[in-house]
Amino acid sequence: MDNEADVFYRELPKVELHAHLNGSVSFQTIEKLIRRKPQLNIEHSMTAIGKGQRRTLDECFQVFKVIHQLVDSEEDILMVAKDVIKEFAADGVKYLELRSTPREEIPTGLTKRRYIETVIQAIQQCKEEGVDIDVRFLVAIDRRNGSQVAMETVQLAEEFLLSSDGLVTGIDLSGDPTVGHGRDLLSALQRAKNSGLKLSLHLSEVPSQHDETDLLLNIPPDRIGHGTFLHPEMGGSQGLVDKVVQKRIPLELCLTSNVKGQTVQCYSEHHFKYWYQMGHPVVICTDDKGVFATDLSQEYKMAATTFGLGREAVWKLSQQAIDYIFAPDSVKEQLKQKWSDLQPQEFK
Ligand SMILES: CC(C)=CCNc1ncnc2c1ncn2[C@@H]1O[C@H](COP(=O)(O)O)[C@@H](O)[C@H]1O
Ligand SMILES: [Zn+2]
Repeated sequence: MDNEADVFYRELPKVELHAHLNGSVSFQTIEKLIRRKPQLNIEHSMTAIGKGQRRTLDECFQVFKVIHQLVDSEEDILMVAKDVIKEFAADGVKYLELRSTPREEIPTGLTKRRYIETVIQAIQQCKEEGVDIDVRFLVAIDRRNGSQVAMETVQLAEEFLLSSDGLVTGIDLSGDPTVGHGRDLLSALQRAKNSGLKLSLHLSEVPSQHDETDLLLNIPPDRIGHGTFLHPEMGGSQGLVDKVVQKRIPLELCLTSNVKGQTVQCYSEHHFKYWYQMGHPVVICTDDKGVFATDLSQEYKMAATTFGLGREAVWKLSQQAIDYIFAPDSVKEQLKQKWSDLQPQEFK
């Protein structure tokens, strides 16, 4: 049975800005995929990390490989994207930016272009079905694939920026942070920025990325994913923090992901506290709600209980996220109106 607190967090209108499509696949959808592909012998325990469990970063990235085997055709992507969008909507998310790495799968005839088109189709179908959520798409660059693929991905994203009726808004840089170096991706990212694509970059997700982060902050990105090791106490530096603060670059923070992936010791030591206390823009996000067995309501509740935020502060946190979305100002205005209509009298 849901208690009153859970209802508050679910009904709280929310903005989700950091969600990887294939990391967001729910238990129910994984079951459907396993039934479609019994020959793969994949069990559910291979695709999600349950309560209290932790994995090394490397083990977490193995999980994505398993999910990619299950999601390898247009049909799969359409189903997965529609299910994920509807699940976010059911969790009270009113605006969602989904990100995903376009993949070619020769056995099923999937191309990178069709991959993007299929995600767009899923967004459009949800809209036609009246699902109460505004969804946009960020095309992801997997850092492991190097400079040429990064450049091709940006070119593809540029085409869709012009042809997708505002649905493709930007680029995400993600993938195993221990592989590759941002200097090889700099020109692709700079080109994306110059073409009007917004940039959300995973930065300082692990220690030892100081110089890469310093370099990529010069672009500058429009938002930062994680930023776990930016500040000096975490092996970053005051110089990095100053750059982020001066440019006022919002941070997308994913508490459960960081704890289960073991880049953060425990919830109370999460860097949410550092940036929130500074008054720097932060947005609570899920990262991979399927893999980490969470949802955005739980993430808000966890942040609130761990750091002692009252309901008014939680409301403000979800409302402020509207300012950091990649969609145009007209969409921000619509969302602000929606929040204002839903706002409890006592917070007005
Ligand atoms: C391992 C761990 C703690 C994960 C959370 N942190 C992450 N850091 C970097 N890239 C990620 C993370 N989670 C998901 N991704 C990216 O998203 C992909 C899965 O979604 P998609 O296929 O792009 O639709 C992964 O293959 C990876 O490239
Ligand atoms: Zn991420």
